[in-house]
This record gives sequence, structure tokens and C-alpha cells, in this order.
Amino acid sequence: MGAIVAIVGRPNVGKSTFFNRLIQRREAIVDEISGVTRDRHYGRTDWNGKEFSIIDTGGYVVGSEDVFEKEIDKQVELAIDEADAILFLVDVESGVTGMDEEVAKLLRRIDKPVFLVVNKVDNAMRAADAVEFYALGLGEYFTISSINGSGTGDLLDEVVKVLPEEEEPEEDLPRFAVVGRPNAGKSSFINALIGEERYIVTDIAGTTRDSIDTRYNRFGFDFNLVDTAGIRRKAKVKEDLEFYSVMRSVRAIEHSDVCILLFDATRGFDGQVQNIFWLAHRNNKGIVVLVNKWDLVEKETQSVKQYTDKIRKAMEPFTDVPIIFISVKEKQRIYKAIETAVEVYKNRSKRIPTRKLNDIMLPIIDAKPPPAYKGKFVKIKFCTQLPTPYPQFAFFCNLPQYVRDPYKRFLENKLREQFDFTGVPMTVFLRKK
Ligand SMILES: Nc1nc2c(ncn2[C@@H]2O[C@H](COP(=O)(O)OP(=O)(O)OP(=O)(O)O)[C@@H](O)[C@H]2O)c(=O)[nH]1
Ligand SMILES: Nc1nc2c(ncn2[C@@H]2O[C@H](COP(=O)(O)OP(=O)(O)OP(=O)(O)O)[C@@H](O)[C@H]2O)c(=O)[nH]1
Repeated sequence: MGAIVAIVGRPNVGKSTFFNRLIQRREAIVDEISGVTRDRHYGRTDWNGKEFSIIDTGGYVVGSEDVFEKEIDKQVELAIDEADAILFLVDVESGVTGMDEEVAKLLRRIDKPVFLVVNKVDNAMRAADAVEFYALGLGEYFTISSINGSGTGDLLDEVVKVLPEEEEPEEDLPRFAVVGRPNAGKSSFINALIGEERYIVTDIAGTTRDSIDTRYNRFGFDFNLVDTAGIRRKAKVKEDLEFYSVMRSVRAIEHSDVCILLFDATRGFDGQVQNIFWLAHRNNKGIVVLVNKWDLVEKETQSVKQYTDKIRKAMEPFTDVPIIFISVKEKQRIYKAIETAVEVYKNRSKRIPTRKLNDIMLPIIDAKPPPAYKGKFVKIKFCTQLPTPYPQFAFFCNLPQYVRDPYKRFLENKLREQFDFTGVPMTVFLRKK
């Protein structure tokens, strides 16, 4: 779980350029590990040792200004709802526009931290032009150039100061987030799962924001459902459900240990569902995929096997994920779903003792050592699991830089085979020893 920073502003002020600059360094690393393509709107970054997520709300708006006019209230409202800090980007080239004033009006009313950021200040001349943005009534501003990076450090120094500290969950209960596209059946699922209110044990309000963990005790399991209040409350912004569900997902996913990703079988594991899947993966959360409304699917034309294969194809390379076919309507396999989520939770917090790990992995490695690279032989000497919230393994060897991705994948697959990490993203490192 982490803090969220949202970038708002009218089209063309440089939001995506700025967004890319912020996440570049880190995403390059992440991409290398997972081979996953990156999301245009959502990424993680860190500054002065503080990690946070960054959302470019602009990407959701159609590029034309007249459409934007109608959308702006919603975008800003969503950012206000979901983010811990808001960066309001404006463009020194164009100066203050009517739309900037519109956004400023919304932002002046809220009590979350708002940073007025004057972009495209590529040189000192332009810095002088920035003074006109005082007219927006948001007080001091920061000047940056997203293209050459100047000013961004000073801005981020201030931004991370206002972000909430990571909250450690008080108790060691699994935290499940039910996520998915609008209309997938999330509310129905939750209602079926928890039944009446009597299964609610407590409502734990987040201290720094209004996200809520609700503790349940059902089917012999004790667990927290993350942000279900928000889901049950129903999106207040009806027309823009897709965007809303993404924002909600970000928050809920970060706050969870395991994401229960629901989708509508009649609509398929489409691009939007996949985005949420990768969001969970990128955050190293456990994942269970539920194919809902299976009652509506003609079983003669679509077998479970075919359907599963299609989903797994889209998940590559992270395919070791439980896929369960359910019908909330007919109450089919709902219990199985929660049971599986508990298993995934356990897999995610599993610790393999170093001795056992080496006893099993070293013979496997001996039987198939890393291929020689540039005539050099790599010798892996031992391995250990790192004490992190999700599984990370370090393999110590003489020449870590010569171990290529296919071999890392081989190690990952063997770890999965031997120890069962189903539903859990993991990282394999090679370290010098
Ligand atoms: N001179 C200069 N140009 C910039 C800077 N930042 C962005 N631009 C340019 O401004 C234009 C718009 O940038 P984008 O990042 O696409 O703007 P955006 O706000 O994401 O636009 P939408 O995607 O339409 O919301 C591009 O041509 C960028 O190259 C900057 O710091 N200086
Ligand atoms: N046939 C069938 N319909 C279902 C099933 N699960 C949910 N539905 C229907 O799908 C529709 C959407 O369900 P919701 O639970 O409101 O979906 P949601 O994901 O919470 O939707 P949002 O609140 O819009 O995000 C409702 O009409 C449900 O009755 C199912 O297993 N089978």
C-alpha cells in the first residue's frame, strides 16, 4: 500500500511527458523483471526513499478541448477522492486559460495538498512569465520543465513531505480486494459472500483517508475486505464508470494482499480487465481470477479448458494464477473462490527455510546450470529467500551479470514447481558472491 499522487490539467500541458519522466527510471527496472508492458496512466516511483504511485488522469480524457470541458469536473473530483496529493499542471507557453481557471476553482475548495506546477519552463526567460499563474489563486507555484527535468527535484522534495507514512496493518489478517470492471458482479459477489451485515466484525477506518477495511468472519475464515464500502456505495460518477473503477482499483489493490479479480464471462478477459490484472501484478499482490456469470455461457461452444487457455495466454509470462469459474447468481463456487484467495495469501507470505531451499534447488541447478556466456561459466553457490512481504529469492554466484532472463525464468518455474507459489508474483535476483 502506498500514497497516490494524481496529475491533473487540461490537454497538452505536458502531463504525460512529466508522468513518463517520473516513472522512467523505475519502470525500466520493473519491465526488465516482468517483461510487462507499461501502463500509460499508472506507475510507481520513489523520491528520497519514499515510494508512491502516480496517476495521469489526463490519459482518460479524449484529446479535444470541448469534450474536456465537460469531463474536467469529473476528472478532478476523482483525483480529489482518490489521491493524497494533486499536481495541477499548467503550461507557461499558453499562459492562463479559461480551463485552468475552471480547474483552479475546483481545487481551491479542497483541503488536500495541491501543487500548482507551471510546466515548459525550459529557461529563465520563461520563469519570469510564470508569475501570471498567481492569478489562479492557488498561492505559490513550482516551475518545471518536463522535457529537460529542471525544477522537478525541488517539486518532488515538497510533494513527498506531504504524503502519508506507510501504515502497517494492525493485525495479520488476509486483506482481499474485490476488483474488476463495472458490472462484472463485484457487489453481488461481496453480498453473496458476506450475506447479511452480521458477518461484519468491525469497520476499521483508514486513518489518513476514507478507505475502509471491513473485517469478516465467514466460512471459517477471518479476513478483511478492502474498500468494499466504496464498491457497495456504487460509483457516484455514473457516466465515467470505467475510469472510476480504475481509480478505485488502484487504491484497493495497493491496500490489499490478494486481489480477487472478477470479470464477466460473456465479455471476456479483455484489455480493461488485463489492465487491472497487471496493476495487481505490478504491485506484487496475490491474484485470483474469477470468471463470473458462467451460468450465461453456452457450455457446448466454450469449454472451461478452452476458456482457461485463452486467459492464460493473455497473462503471459505470469500464468501461475488460479482461474475459477463461478456464478454469483447461482451461488456456484463462491466458497471455493474465497478458499483459494486464502491459499494465495498463504503462498504470498510463505517462507522457505534456507537449508531446505538449498537442498532442493542446488541439485536442480547442478543438473541444469546456467549456460556459459561469452565462454565464462557461472557457478551458483547458494540461494536464500529475502525477508520481504512477497516472495523474492536471491541466488548467489560468481558472475551474476551473465545469467540471462531465460535462466531466471527457469529458476522461477522450478521454485513454483517445488514450493507452490500459485497466484503470487515473485522476483528472482542473481547476486555476486
Ligand atoms: N518546451 C516544452 N515542451 C513540453 C514540455 N513538456 C511537454 N512538452 C510538450 O508539450 C506537448 C504536450 O505534451 P503531453 O505530455 O502530451 O501533454 P498532456 O498534458 O499529456 O496531453 P494529453 O495527453 O492531451 O492530456 C508535447 O509536444 C510535449 O513535447 C516542456 O517541459 N517544455
Ligand atoms: N447471470 C448472472 N448475472 C450476474 C451474476 N453476477 C452478477 N450478475 C448481474 O450482473 C449485474 C452487475 O452486478 P453488480 O454486482 O452490480 O456488478 P458490479 O461489478 O458491482 O458493478 P459496479 O458497481 O457497476 O462496478 C447485475 O445485474 C447482477 O445481477 C452471475 O453470476 N450471473
